[in-house]
Amino acid sequence: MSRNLAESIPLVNRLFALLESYWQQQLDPALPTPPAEIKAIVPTQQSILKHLSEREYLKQLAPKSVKDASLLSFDPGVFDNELLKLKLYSTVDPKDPSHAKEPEGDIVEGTYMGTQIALTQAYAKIEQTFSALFDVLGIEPTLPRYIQLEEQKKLYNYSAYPKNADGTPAQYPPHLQTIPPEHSYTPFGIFNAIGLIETQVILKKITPTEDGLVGKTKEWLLEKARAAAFGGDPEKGIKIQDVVDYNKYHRKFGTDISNGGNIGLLDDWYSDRRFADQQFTGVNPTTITKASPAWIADFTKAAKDGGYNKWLDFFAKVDKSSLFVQDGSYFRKAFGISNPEQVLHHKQPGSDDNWCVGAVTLFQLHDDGKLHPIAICIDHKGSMEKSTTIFNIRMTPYDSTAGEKEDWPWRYAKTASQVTDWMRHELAVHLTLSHLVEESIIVAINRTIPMDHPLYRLLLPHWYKTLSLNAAARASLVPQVVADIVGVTPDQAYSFIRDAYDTYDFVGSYVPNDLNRRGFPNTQEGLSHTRYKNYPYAKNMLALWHVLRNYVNSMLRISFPTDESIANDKYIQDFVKEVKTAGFMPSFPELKTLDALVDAVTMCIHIASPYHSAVNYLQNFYQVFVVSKPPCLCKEPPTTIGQLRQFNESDLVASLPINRQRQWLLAAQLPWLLSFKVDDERSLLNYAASQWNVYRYKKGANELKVKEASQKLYEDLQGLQRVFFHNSTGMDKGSIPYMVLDPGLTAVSILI
Ligand SMILES: CCCCC/C=C\[C@@H](/C=C\CCCCCCCC(=O)O)OO
Ligand SMILES: [Fe+2]
Repeated sequence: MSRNLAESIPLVNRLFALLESYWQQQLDPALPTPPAEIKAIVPTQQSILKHLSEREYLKQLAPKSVKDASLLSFDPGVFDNELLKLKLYSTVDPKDPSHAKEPEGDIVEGTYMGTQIALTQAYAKIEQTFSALFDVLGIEPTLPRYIQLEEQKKLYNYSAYPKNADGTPAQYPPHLQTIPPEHSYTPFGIFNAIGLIETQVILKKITPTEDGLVGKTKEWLLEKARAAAFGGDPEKGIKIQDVVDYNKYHRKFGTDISNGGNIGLLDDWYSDRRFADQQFTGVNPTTITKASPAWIADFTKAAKDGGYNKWLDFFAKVDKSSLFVQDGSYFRKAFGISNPEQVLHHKQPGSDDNWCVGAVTLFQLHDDGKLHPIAICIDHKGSMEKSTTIFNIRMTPYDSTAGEKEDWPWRYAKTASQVTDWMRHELAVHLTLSHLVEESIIVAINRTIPMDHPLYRLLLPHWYKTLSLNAAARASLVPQVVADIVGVTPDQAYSFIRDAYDTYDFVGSYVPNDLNRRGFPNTQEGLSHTRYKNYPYAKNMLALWHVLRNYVNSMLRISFPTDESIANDKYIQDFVKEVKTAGFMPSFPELKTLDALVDAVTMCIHIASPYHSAVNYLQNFYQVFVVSKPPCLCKEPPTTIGQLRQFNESDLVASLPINRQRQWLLAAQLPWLLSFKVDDERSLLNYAASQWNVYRYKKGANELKVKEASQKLYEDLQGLQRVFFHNSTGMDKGSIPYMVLDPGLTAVSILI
């Protein structure tokens, strides 16, 4: 049976009301008050998981009032959410949105924006209903049915690594060979349907031939593309200010935590201050590291060779411990290139020439917390002598900003540094060290640990959607998007991803260890110094680490009271072996004590939740304004300081994808699609709330311990919301707020 949209919506609303009233009935006012914001229940009881058929599972969880209704018979015509979303999409008013401005004040009905927003809200509500319903029906369950370990092992297989069966190098780090049905979500189940359709149209090189839906989309996309790219060329006088003005009035509507804002809206987006701030609160706040004596010596020599005498004096006097670097000098090696002087260049068939650089950027962190860029080696070719290094005219953050806007050589160098960070952030930090490392652990656990094991149960909620999403990244994102917009060949990009995986230090990446190895204090007391007032990422992450670790400790103690119980647990020991060998992660620790186990499990949650959220959900804010952080350079980089010193605005414009429709759209569209704010019910805070709620009725001794641990987790996370607000407002005046790690905004898993 098929139904049209008009028939489906009342039905969906009815279901939604039934579900809602059911959960309301479940709340017993005599018991401790549950957190008001509960939106979903995470059923973690083993009794539900184990040995239940879908139908029995349904009976246990389905709303009482629905049980008798005929609604429970599954009707694909009604419940095909892909179809429904497509139908919703087709109702979008195809009026040209490319000139639409961000609505001021209330949403105006009848406008494109009004329609889009109202539609998105309606869609969100329906999707929520459907995901709850699908969960209950066991069609797209968030929890898999119980499967014996032997069966699990057959379902979860690692891909071959480092070589494929035919001897060719594997493209990606060890990952899941084929996704088991329980973890399989279509792209429509992962992404916002409208955003995904737009992305797919752009991927088709904006030349769809289909009539109807795509045809209508094509019209306004083409217009948008023409406007975004200005249709002109740099020589004909395009100015950066044109792009700035365009950005003001042609933004996509807000779906992220910054409500559609982006860095390009700030008058000083290009300034030293905003450039420096991004190292601490941008989309990649994870790699800035204290400068080694070797780097300080190299930059001192570069100052001498370049005739930067003031900077030479500076190095003679400066407190060396105040110097930090962002180091892209390893790029060529990671790309698999043995010649350190090889130009990093890529031309995708049918596309334009792109260049990449491995820049090294030196900063000084002042005692009042201001970070200041000192010098940039725009592309490290094995040594400073063979590379081009430029020093900032502004020696301190307090120097006049009057000439900043027109300092084109320095602005170009900052752009080169941003290109380096785009690559390192997206391909190493985000895709590999978050998405793919977590996947490898998921595969190893599924191959070695039964579903009713405490470790499996504790980690399962943090795997929601990850496997399907990563499969989409491998099949589509890297070959179809990344390949087109970066300045290295696809093979070099794959090598870069494998390098990030192969050099990963699991234990070294525990939050306190990571801060320590990068030269930052790893206690709140140490971080409370004014020097770190603008680095809330460090403070928030450390606080989250301890809160999560306390929770994991309380949970694991219930089943593993002694170190021996861990050392003797065959499953845990098998898992360690599996992840180290088949998962090719030798830095994974031995787990023989409770402390070691608690650390490693905390790390698995940290990667899936706060770490991924930090590097994912600010993509739109910092990248949608492509000129601020482009994925590649569009003109060959200068090879001497003499050339660089001659750079003017048109050189910078020619180096940016301003004149490239497709690259621009892809580079802006993906960050937008991937920054969709997490649904409330998938936040870390709501996870804690729902877990607490499930256990608050339980009477068994161990269940009470789970209830207490969950309640404490919830209360601690709520406390952190206040602390993080304080950390954000404690930054220098005018700083971009840093709230991405608020537990109500942090996703419980890698789900986008
Ligand atoms: C612009 C580069 C962004 C790199 C992001 C890294 C990780 C990413 C992982 C998965 C995203 C998959 C996107 C697939 C798009 C599919 C389009 C289609 O199906 O046709 O994380 O957020
Ligand atoms: Fe992501």
